Amino acid sequence: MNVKLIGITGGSGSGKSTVVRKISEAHPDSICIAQDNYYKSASFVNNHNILAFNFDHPDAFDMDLMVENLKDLKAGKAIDMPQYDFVKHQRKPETKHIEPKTIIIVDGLMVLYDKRIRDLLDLKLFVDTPSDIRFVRRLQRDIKERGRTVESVVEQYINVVRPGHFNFIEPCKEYADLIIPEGGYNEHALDVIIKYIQTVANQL
Ligand SMILES: Nc1ncnc2c1ncn2[C@@H]1O[C@H](COP(=O)(O)OP(=O)(O)O)[C@@H](O)[C@H]1O
Ligand SMILES: O=c1ccn([C@@H]2O[C@H](COP(=O)(O)O)[C@@H](O)[C@H]2O)c(=O)[nH]1
Repeated sequence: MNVKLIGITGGSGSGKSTVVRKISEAHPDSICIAQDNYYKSASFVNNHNILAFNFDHPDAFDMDLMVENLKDLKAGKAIDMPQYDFVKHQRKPETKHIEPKTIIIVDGLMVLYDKRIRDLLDLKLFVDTPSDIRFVRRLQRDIKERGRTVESVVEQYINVVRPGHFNFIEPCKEYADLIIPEGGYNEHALDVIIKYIQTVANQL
């Protein structure tokens, strides 16, 4: 089975998931592997001790399992992908069975950081969105969807999200084949990427 892996990275709130959703809508036969699913459990964390675990460091992820799963998919083997609960900050008991497909979209904060993942990717994209916009999006999303308070989002952003972005995410721009300004609503960039993936898919 000839498989192509497309990696999408960028800061928190940059629009990665939105880009993934639009690509998958255009290519319904693709599968999406979100690095968020590979977070290590930190169930002791809550809004009052949000700095007790650094979710914006490469060590926060089970990279070994993610690499193993991606290698299996690339080799045409099915996987059981972990699932993550952002409200409880822990891995869910259930997994999701994923059958291999020819187009695999991989997204996450650190997908270009880990060389083993980088080396598996056939196309590397970086979603580039200014930090003030990312912060506002994240504040709204975390309160609405992730059970967070304004205070905990601000405390986490200042102390770990912002430094983590500059230490681990922004430097990975140099590995990207393409940089997408503003993410999921950049129709022109998405048009080009979707057409490229279609061309690649037709050759498989
Ligand atoms: N270009 C955009 N303009 C306005 N809002 C956007 C845009 N891209 C994403 N969003 C919104 O911002 C929030 C974060 O986007 P998301 O795609 O989840 O980012 P990420 O996966 O990088 O954290 C979501 O609520 C999404 O609907
Ligand atoms: O249990 C958790 C796990 C992660 N986070 C924060 O989420 C973002 C990553 O999610 P995006 O969808 O890419 O924004 C990361 O910056 C972590 O700080 C969390 O708060 N709790």
